[in-house]
Amino acid sequence: MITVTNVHKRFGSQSVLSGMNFSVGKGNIVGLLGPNGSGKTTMIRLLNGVIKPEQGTMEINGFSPATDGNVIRQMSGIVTEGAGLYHEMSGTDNLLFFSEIYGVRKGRERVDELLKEFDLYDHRHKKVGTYSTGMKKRLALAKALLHKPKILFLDEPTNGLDPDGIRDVLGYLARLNKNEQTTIIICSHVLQQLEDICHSYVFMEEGRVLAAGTRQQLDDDFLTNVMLRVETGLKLDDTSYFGHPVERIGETSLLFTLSSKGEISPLLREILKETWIHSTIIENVSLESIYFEVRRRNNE
Ligand SMILES: Nc1ncnc2c1ncn2[C@@H]1O[C@H](COP(=O)(O)OP(=O)(O)OP(=O)(O)O)[C@@H](O)[C@H]1O
Repeated sequence: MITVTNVHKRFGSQSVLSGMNFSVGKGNIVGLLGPNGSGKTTMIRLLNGVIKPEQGTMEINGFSPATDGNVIRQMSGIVTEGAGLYHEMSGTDNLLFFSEIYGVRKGRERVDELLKEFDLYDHRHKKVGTYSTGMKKRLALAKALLHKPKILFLDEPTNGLDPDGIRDVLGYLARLNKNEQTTIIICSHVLQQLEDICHSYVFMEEGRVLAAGTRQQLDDDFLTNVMLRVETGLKLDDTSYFGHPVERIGETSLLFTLSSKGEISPLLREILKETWIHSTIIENVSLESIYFEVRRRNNE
């Protein structure tokens, strides 16, 4: 549904994207992840047709952002850092104003619906300049959703939010994706937040894709060692057990190094022949640990 092929973008003499390739399936939530300055915002702006690439092609539902920007913007919503809200106007007036620009039918109904959905209805008459960061973020999301877009581009949607605010926004996005099958591309450099909601990930660095795939694919490709902590009564008299390196990290706590998840069950069965197991946990399965492994290999 969205494909990006060999896209290059430069600003003046600075090359910002140098051969971006990735695709996003319809109805998926994709995390575009990378350090500051890696080109995430630039990629979003290219996809939204606001700027054009020097080289490469992009396709969204059969349209090209470079030539059919207006069509793309009708089918998509975008939330960027600035959000483009009018601080001197109330929440309601901001949304009414944009609903007219977007030609939203039954604009007032839609505005009220979104204000309620984003918990802003009680504050609808206050000037946006007096809103908290969280309220502004939620209003920016509401604005992007006025015309019920099929695709949503979000640039750091949780920046500046407290834990409750982050949970609310991510929860809303997950519901939106589930109920409306909205395709969502989220740029972020906060990996932990995206673990639960993305179907797949694109890891970027310096304007290139270092790795991309679903969590399962990334685990298979980059999780070479599984660090398994086991709470057990097992006595050790060696630095390996059942062929796996192991180290004692507590009175009843052992840390096994396995080469794949497939080795977990046989190991646990072996231990259970001898003694009890109370719990097991894979220590290095966070998205962050995969990200660091991707970057480590790239720098090798
Ligand atoms: N309009 C522009 N003119 C000149 N340089 C730009 C422009 N937009 C972006 N850049 C440069 O392109 C590089 C990538 O910026 P971009 O905002 O795409 O990165 P990012 O991954 O979104 O970073 P961040 O996580 O900090 O938002 C940066 O070095 C930035 O200074």
